[in-house]
Amino acid sequence: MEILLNKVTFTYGEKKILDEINLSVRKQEHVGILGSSGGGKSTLLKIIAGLYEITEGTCIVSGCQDLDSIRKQVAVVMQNTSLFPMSIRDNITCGHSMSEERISKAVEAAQLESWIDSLPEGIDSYVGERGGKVSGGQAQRIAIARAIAKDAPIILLDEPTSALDDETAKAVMLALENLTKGKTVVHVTHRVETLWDCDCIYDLRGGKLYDTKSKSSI
Ligand SMILES: Nc1ncnc2c1ncn2[C@@H]1O[C@H](COP(=O)(O)OP(=O)(O)OP(=O)(O)O)[C@@H](O)[C@H]1O
Repeated sequence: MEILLNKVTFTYGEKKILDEINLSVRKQEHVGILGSSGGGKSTLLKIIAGLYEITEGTCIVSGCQDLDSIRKQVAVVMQNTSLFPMSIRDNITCGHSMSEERISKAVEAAQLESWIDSLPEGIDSYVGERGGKVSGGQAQRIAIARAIAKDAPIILLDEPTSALDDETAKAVMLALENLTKGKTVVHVTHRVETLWDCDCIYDLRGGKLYDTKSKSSI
């Protein structure tokens, strides 16, 4: 199993958000997790991303249990990406040294090429404070390019298109398809229609995770 959660419980202070969650995800499997707002979807994703220490249970990601090692195995695309006040290039590489070829491939797969080519300073253009000089769709595609360039085996998605209009969401979906191909994916959302390419879908309710068996049963 690439991701294995065994009786994972998580509390913020006194408030129990996740209650003995079990989840197994095989290599290259695409898993969707549906849930209403405030149900703990983002919290669950952050645990799998190695961002939170769990209260009880075990979380094993690519055979690792320590948070630093887990973080190396995953790439995350969230709902609202906050970009660093740096160039597009630095936002993609996050300061890691990478070949030009690797960066160009990520730019192309994230559907950013024609926009970047139209900028006077190209990939070295500054994105502004908190990404203020780029649109929401461009910011999401930069985040996707960052995830592609990282080339982690596990991709974690948290409503990556929900803040975008339909037209922009379509372009971002193409970029997401390129990102997730051949990878292990966990995608959390409250919209079942965004989980069309998942092998299976779970339902997160009242801190518990339920197997929905098939997409048609939702
Ligand atoms: N850092 C935090 N400290 C305390 N409580 C938090 C924190 N982050 C989230 N919560 C609470 O935990 C619960 C679950 O939040 P979470 O963001 O995981 O839900 P979600 O299902 O992703 O919601 P949404 O779809 O609205 O993003 C909510 O009640 C939220 O208010």
